[in-house]
Amino acid sequence: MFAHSTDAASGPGAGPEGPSGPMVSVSGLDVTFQSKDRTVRALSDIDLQIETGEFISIAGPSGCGKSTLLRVIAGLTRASGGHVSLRGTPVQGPRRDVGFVFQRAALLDWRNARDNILFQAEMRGLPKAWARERADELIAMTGLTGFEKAMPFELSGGMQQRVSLCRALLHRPDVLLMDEPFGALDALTRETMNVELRRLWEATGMTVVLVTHSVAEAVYLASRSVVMSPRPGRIVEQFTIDIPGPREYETALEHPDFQRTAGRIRELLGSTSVND
Ligand SMILES: Nc1ncnc2c1ncn2[C@@H]1O[C@H](COP(=O)(O)OP(=O)(O)OP(=O)(O)O)[C@@H](O)[C@H]1O
Repeated sequence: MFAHSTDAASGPGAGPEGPSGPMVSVSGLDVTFQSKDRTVRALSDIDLQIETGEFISIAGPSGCGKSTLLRVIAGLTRASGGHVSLRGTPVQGPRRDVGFVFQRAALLDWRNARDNILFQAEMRGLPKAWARERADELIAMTGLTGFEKAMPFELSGGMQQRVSLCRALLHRPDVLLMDEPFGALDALTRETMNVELRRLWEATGMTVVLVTHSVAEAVYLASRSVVMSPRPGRIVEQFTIDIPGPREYETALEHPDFQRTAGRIRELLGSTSVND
């Protein structure tokens, strides 16, 4: 289980105090993919301001551009129009100040859990001693203690995602971007991971943007939930989720705000492509 730790968002790699503006600013964003025989307009006129410490969930029909939005924020996909900035600086290429967790953990088969986490430090040329200390801190926070030397094939799907989360957080990114991170897990493990991620966020106050197909996950985890239209994706509605923390899973799901918001999101999505 993810342990509480108040210093996880601070320390040697953390940025200065906090930006004066939003942590992430997206305005008038358009993304069109052009290939030889096809033009796909993925995103249209997206405006989204994300403050430091917010937990934003993004829900929307399949193919509406959710992953594209995350990739543009990370600088992995170029905007066709509009502006995106992170901590006040324009995103013009891959950003080092984000952490990314994908649906598949994508661990290196030949490295144990700890060495997979440390791979992030090697890629970035971070000081070895600092990285080892940080990795151990994250291993403890995510309940991986005792599994440091386990190889990926020896880890359950949930544990592999914990390793992937540790790897994404190693360099103390300003923003954690998560693209359907629990989509491949069974329902029970997914619920456990939800509870643990929520605790981690409550303890650290990190800024998170999570793409999910699960309405329950979108509402339980987030402080604000963004709903997108079918492609080209636009933001159709946003919900501030006022269920107070710490959120116990069952209590939160029965909370009138949860039920109201989840019901409205389901209505907006109006689609069987949403898991729950
Ligand atoms: N690199 C690319 N080149 C061409 N088209 C792309 C590229 N990346 C995404 N697309 C197209 O852009 C649209 C949006 O894709 P994206 O993966 O962002 O949607 P999504 O909402 O994350 O989908 P899903 O929920 O199914 O994962 C899709 O039609 C997809 O085919």
